[in-house]
Amino acid sequence: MSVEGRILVVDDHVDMGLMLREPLTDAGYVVDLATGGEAAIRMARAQAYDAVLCDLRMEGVDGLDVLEAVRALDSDIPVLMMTAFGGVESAVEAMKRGAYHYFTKPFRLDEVLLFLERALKERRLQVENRALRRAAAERSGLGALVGRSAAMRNLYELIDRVAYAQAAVLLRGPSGTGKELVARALHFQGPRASGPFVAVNCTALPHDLLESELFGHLKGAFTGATHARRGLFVEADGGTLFLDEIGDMPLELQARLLRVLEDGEVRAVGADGSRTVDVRIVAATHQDLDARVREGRFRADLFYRLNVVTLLLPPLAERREDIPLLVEHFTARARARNPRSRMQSLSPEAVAALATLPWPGNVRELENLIERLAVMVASEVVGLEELRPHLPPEAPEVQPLVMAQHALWPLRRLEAEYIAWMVTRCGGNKTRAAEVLGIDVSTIHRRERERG
Ligand SMILES: Nc1ncnc2c1ncn2[C@@H]1O[C@H](COP(=O)(O)OP(=O)(O)OP(=O)(O)O)[C@@H](O)[C@H]1O
Repeated sequence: MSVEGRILVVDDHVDMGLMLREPLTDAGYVVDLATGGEAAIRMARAQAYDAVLCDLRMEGVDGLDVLEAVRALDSDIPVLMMTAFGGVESAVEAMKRGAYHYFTKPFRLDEVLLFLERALKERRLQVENRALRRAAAERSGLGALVGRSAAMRNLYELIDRVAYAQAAVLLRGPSGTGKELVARALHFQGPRASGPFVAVNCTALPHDLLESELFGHLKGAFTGATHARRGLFVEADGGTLFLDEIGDMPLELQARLLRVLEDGEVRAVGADGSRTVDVRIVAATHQDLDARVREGRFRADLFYRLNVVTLLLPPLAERREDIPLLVEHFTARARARNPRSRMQSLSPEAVAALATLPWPGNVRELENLIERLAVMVASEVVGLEELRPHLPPEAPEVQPLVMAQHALWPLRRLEAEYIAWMVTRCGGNKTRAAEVLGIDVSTIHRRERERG
């Protein structure tokens, strides 16, 4: 009996793929065919596969390239190679680079089925293991990401896929969207969970200090270096180094970072020799790194190296449906931190009002607001009237009438009404209304159509 799974079969000869498809489908697998390595990599990026069966020798992007790309996405995906007679050397190379098994052509189908089934069973165990680790990480309060919107669910799935890979990860998204939390989740859900998680903000230190902070220095390496320092790369050995605001890293340090990523070796300031470290890099930025590359302020080679796996964190205004859940989460947290607070919850009207604000500071801004309410408000249930004085000054005025009368409307309807009200308030100028609300003008058009 076979284990169910979705398999990607890669061969630049269509007939070979077709020949494999039937028996694999009969055995209960869902099979996708890719003709050539390039198509395979594109498909693996777009769709999660449970296993990949790949020809080794292909024109252009070959089997080893596919292996590398798939393992960069998720190092647990078993990749089984097929090689022509005489291609054993490259098959051995593939095994060294993490292939699960190789078959020499002509191979027996029952052999392929047997190994595939075994690989998938092992993968299923690994997936279960990850789920256990995630549950443990959440219990310990680490990586506790809140949100059930489609955007967040997509993010969780990507975190799951990427946590086990070795490749560097780039987190992109505006300030306060949870990039550090995601970096922690990647660490604590992956195989490095028992190793160190070290975070550094690249803007927090002047250039030379950042250099010795990251790479370490010998005693006397420069004036004032009265003690040797190991540096954060060495401290993060066996774990993850989170480089926040990587866009602001000085060019000279970017070159050094690239070298560490390429050969896994760091050299302390003032040292002759280097030492090997095993560190996974997770970098984050709220800036447009492509633009910084164009301006010559960020190295293109480092960008490509970091950009292999990129996770995009959506602004809070694009996942407003998570706001009620976040309010609940932060209320519980604020209460725990402020035991004397009387606040128990926010009224539905207050939550509905929060769900319509633009939130330029994203989740952090919402979290700070709830914390402020916990300290300042004296009642158990915070209503609209108590909320209003604490809203950020740039926030558009909340229209209490609409909110109070229609608090039982679905959030989407409420949002549409609020948008319509804001458009009127901006004299019919939708671009301006979109700006004030912190949303795209196309969202206004969409909501208008929905509202009819
Ligand atoms: N999805 C989420 N669930 C729960 N808390 C969140 C979530 N996203 C962000 N937070 C909280 O919001 C605050 C800001 O998050 P974090 O520091 O991870 O953001 P960031 O994107 O790294 O910001 P910056 O770019 O300014 O460094 C943190 O206190 C974090 O706990």
